[in-house]
Amino acid sequence: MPGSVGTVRTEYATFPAPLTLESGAVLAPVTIAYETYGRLNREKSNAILVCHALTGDAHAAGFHEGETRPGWWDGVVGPGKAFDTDRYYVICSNVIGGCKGSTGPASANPATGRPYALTFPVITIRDMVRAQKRLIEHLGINCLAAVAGGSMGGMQALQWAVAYPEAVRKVIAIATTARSTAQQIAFNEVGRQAITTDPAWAGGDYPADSPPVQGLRLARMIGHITYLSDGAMREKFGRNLQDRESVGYGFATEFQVESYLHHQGDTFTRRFDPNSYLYITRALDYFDLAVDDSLAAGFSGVKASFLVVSVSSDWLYPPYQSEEIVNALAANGVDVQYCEIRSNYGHDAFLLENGQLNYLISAFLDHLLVRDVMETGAPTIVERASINDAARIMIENAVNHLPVLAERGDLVGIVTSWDIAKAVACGYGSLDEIMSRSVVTASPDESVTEAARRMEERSISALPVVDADRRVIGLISSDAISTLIGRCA
Ligand SMILES: CC(=O)SCCNC(=O)CCNC(=O)[C@H](O)C(C)(C)COP(=O)(O)OP(=O)(O)OC[C@H]1O[C@@H](n2cnc3c(N)ncnc32)[C@H](O)[C@@H]1OP(=O)(O)O
Ligand SMILES: N[C@@H](CCO)C(=O)O
Repeated sequence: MPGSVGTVRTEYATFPAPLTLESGAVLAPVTIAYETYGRLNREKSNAILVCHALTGDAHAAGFHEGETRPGWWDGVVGPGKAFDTDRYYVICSNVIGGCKGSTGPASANPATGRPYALTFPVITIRDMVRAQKRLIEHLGINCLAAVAGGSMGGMQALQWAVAYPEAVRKVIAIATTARSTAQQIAFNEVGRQAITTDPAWAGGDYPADSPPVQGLRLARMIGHITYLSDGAMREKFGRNLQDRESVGYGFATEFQVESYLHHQGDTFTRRFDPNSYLYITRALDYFDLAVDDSLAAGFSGVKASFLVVSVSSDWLYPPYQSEEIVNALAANGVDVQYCEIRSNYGHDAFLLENGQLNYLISAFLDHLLVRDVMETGAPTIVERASINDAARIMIENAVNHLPVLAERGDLVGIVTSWDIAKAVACGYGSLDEIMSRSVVTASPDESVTEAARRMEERSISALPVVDADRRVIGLISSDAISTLIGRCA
């Protein structure tokens, strides 16, 4: 039965080293607010980063002490859910430029002791991801099992695959784009104008207790319309009137939809900083993964597998933009799956369609390839080495299997700790006498289930993973498979 991660709290990591931004500006120190759910395994191979959208925060799942509303992606993060915290260590952090604990325009500028306000440097999606990379390293993780997100979260996930191809195995990008369009920039600009033309904005130097609420409220009302579909609005409100029987022939709030938008705008002003809204929407505008106007070129170095999901009624990030991502990835021969979910909710469906999302995401995450779980950098030994050398390497590296390589580097055999014991007992003198020459191997692109079946059939606890030239690129062990596939709880 899917459950909740329970009570959680936000943590903070501060990095004193300067972060050089895409603009060339430098930010220091950088604090990142984050939450984690589940347990990091011994191999540190089960970490998934989930990235929030425009106005989200680090609180993706569970409940903060004393609160009744769960985190923003609680429907898909938790025990038994798509981001199954019985199996994965899920991390969510607030973006830099935000206002939920990470360094942003409302943070104190160390040079003045006053809020940065507009002296805060302009940040990009790439900068947000660079800051997240620091956090991931700080948590001791070299490679993420997956990065996922919707809307701006999806942009960060794509950016991760491009900026750090070796550090992410799977990407889940929902209701998003690889480059902002004129229409998206246009809506962002209207929101920013609403804020900056509010006299209370004061050039960005408003007091913390007197922000430009009217401008921010209006920005959110405009934004919120774009997060819903025409059908969703019709279904929710139709032409219904709010607390009245007939129209009043005036400009008071008469329709339910007006009242709803006012409510959404008002609620937002209690949880968001207007300057952060300016900075983050600017980061959205600048987002463009194309190189020389080619998205295929932009994705040329990626190594991850992708799940791209669009929403049928999303007119802000329409499905054609997801298809562009899919085509650009396919042009690079990248493993990519695409699905358009049927939903009337509009763009915000990525926060609401838990049934479809749980199904799609779990199927994608469960499909593990050998490359997802293999251990790289495992020790090997050359054919002409001695049995003593083999025993020493095994003890020093705490391993029971040593692939044996020819001078050319290709795999010619395997020696196990059992073979060493046999050599001692029977007095064998050379590696050649004890190693197995017919080695059962795995391919990086076969499914883990296949490799595991072969290991079970042959009673073997580890297989060397070889490329087309029989060069050893890793080792897959039954321990690693059971840690990742088996439930830890
Ligand atoms: C994505 C991230 O990374 S995090 C950021 C995501 N979070 C947000 O965007 C928060 C604001 N957005 C929303 O609330 C979004 O609509 C959703 C998608 C998250 C929630 O959608 P739904 O569950 O369908 O909620 P809905 O849009 O109907 O809004 C419900 C609210 O409107 C209020 N409301 C409904 N009808 C009316 C009305 N006629 N007049 C006034 N208020 C109304 C409800 O009372 C409720 O208020 P509350 O949220 O203060 O309790
Ligand atoms: N409603 C969400 C999605 C915006 O893309 C948010 O406010 O972050």
